[in-house]
Amino acid sequence: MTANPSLSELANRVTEARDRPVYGHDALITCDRLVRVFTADGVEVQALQGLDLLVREGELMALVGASGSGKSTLMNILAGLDTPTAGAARVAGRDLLTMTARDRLAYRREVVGFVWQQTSRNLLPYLTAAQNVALPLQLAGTRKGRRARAERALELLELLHVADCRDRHPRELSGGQQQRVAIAVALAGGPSVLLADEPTGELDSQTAAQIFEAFRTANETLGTTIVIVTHDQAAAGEVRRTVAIRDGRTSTEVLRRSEIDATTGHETVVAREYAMLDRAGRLQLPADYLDALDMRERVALELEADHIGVWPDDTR
Ligand SMILES: Nc1ncnc2c1ncn2[C@@H]1O[C@H](COP(=O)(O)OP(=O)(O)OP(=O)(O)O)[C@@H](O)[C@H]1O
Repeated sequence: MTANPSLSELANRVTEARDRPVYGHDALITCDRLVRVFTADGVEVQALQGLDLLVREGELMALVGASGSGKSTLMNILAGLDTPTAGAARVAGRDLLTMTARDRLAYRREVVGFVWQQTSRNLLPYLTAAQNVALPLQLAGTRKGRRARAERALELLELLHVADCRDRHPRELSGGQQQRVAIAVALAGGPSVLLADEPTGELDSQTAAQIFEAFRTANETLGTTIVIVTHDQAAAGEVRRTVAIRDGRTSTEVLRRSEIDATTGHETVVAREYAMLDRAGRLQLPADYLDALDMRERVALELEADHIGVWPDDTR
């Protein structure tokens, strides 16, 4: 790039910028500088402070973050239960800011499914497991006939290994069984996206691993895109991509991929942490890195051929 570009260079840049695909054009979920401000007792809380997030179709990913970092706020917006103060949010081509009340209702029925932490919020206590799964099918009206709905409900319960629970009421099921039935309920309407907010919060670690297995099965068999909020670091390790939220913004992400040793044939999962670079070029450096080098207020940058060096301020 030259310091004093000519007129034709400037014109070229404008053309390039115009032809560049818009942010998130190929993503199923796009959050673009998402802001949510709450006002409680005259005090403003900025729960989301310009959050950027892209989730591709068919992904199974986790969101992690400290208490109060904005995870539930984001999930409620993606679920169509809350609206952002500013920014843009699109899911499966629907604009979550401009939807009418009617579109919002259709969105919640057809595009997203949810699994919440409290099992009581997921299942109706007076219906059996099979009836709970058949209900969204009945409401959506896509499967005509009680028998077709009952068959689909049973298929989903079988997929999640809880077919034996079909005639039991939620109170007769263990916490893990309840959550697997809840996943079947959330999948019943054939949503593009399944959102789960702390689905393993009330379960022991072994049962939590089974629930993650159920999410993986749903993702691989039905191709549903799944976003899971979790506090559980071990559970977060069960997915290929974990995005961390800090102070209402996405800060880092861990990507895991399998590597197969050419000689032994053993498969190992290699995890690498990346910092998120927002659209303005802003980077959040991990707090422990900053502490280790006592970096505050400003840093020196150096552009090298294949990396950028970040150095402590040498003028202090
Ligand atoms: N309805 C509300 N009114 C006022 N403040 C709110 C409201 N909902 C959330 N907040 C505030 O917004 C911030 C983010 O909350 P949020 O529930 O999204 O965090 P979280 O990361 O899900 O936390 P946790 O892991 O504890 O559930 C917090 O400071 C919270 O107090």
